[in-house]
Amino acid sequence: MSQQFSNDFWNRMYELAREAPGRNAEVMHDGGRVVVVQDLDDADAVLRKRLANYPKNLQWFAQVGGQSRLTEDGDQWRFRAGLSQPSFSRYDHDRGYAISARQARRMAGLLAANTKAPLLDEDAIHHSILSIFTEMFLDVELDRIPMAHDGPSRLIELASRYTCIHRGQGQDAHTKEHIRQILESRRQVFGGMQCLRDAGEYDSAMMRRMLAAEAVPGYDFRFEKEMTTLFVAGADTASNSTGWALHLLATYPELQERLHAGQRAIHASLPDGPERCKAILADQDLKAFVSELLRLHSPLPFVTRVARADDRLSDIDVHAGDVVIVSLIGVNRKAMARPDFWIPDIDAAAREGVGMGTGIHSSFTWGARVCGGRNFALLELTTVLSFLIAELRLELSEDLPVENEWVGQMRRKGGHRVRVTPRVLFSPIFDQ
Ligand code: HEM
Repeated sequence: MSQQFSNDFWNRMYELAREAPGRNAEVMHDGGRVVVVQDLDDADAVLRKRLANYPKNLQWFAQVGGQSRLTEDGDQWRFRAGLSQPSFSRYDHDRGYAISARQARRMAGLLAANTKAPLLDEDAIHHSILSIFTEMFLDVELDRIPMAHDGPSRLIELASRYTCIHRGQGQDAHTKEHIRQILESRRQVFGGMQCLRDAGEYDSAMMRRMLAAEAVPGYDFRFEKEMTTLFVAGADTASNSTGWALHLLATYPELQERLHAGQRAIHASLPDGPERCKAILADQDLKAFVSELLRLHSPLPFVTRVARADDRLSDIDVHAGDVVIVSLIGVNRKAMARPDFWIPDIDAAAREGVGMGTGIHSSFTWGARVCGGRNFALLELTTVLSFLIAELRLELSEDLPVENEWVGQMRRKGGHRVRVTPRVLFSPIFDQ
């Protein structure tokens, strides 16, 4: 039976980034060759300069989770990207802040509701972050869509078993139970989304473009498939990043206090609105923290491609058909000169800036397939973290080693052992 890309495989990717960051490697998996790219210039070749030789490697994943702009290449990709990218690129910045701030306040209230709970309530984080996405891009409140908010995440988790499989392999990776779960999950998610077809009730520019696209011959476009992937790309990423951020803050109390002092000063001195938003986004400590967060705990730390033809990278030959994994944590060249690569250091990150080889740059990839929501993600994540840092105190409930789990994104296995309490001195959130 084909061996799936399991957590053991992903743990090996982390080990490579620890043992020899910046250096490429070759691993065998299930009889196939996998080239792991950690050299920044080689990553640039795969992701940008020689993009045509390195298409996505997600056809099995697409069969389960659905074809979308994340899985397709060439004309099929361009067609799909044209439906959502106008909304992701040209959004109202002030509205994006206002929606993110409102949901952040709600999230802070929910997280602090049970001060004894030993596990971070990631469900509450996900609900609030997906609410930002649906309000911002679909003009609809999440709870009006008759579907479990984590339904799309579960479907993608079922598909994630097929993330990197070599072409022509994986046919025997299905089990009857797995297929049953996939079909049931698709039924629930795609069924729940049907309401969005009702243009009288749910009207947004992105939905209008998608519904019209279903009639265009040659693309086999179905909005439910695209939207499922976009829900996960646009919300689970920011939601997982928020969870990892709270874990980092709980793990490094001095860092937490420094960031809290800065955010508290901003929130106390400026009324909520565009001025406060400007101050939050300009805050160098918070910006450096976001960069460190994404460098150490990117929700998508490895992206997968397949080589079309033989190629030569700096120190390794690539053969046609090889799976090529770009390790976005292994390419962060700038931090490699530090005494300890694995500890967040916001002063060092501020000195290193935001260019190639830093966490805030590489975790979204670059080139034509750069994250379509990068600018919005940074606005949203920075705003949400600002409110949570100003309002909450985070402590580790248990100091356990971190184990990662691949569910189409990287999340903390067993959840974050973080206890949340409201800060007593400053709590306007709960008055609003
Ligand atoms: C912390 C938050 C986020 C991170 C770290 C992140 C990271 C990434 C990465 C690494 C990719 C490339 C995947 C690959 O090439 O295989 C990607 C693609 C994408 N992301 Fe994000 N993302 C985030 C948030 C968002 C948000 C908020 C949106 C939408 C509002 C979004 C929309 C997309 C889209 C549409 C693509 C596909 C781009 C294409 O190939 O056409 N992402 N993201």
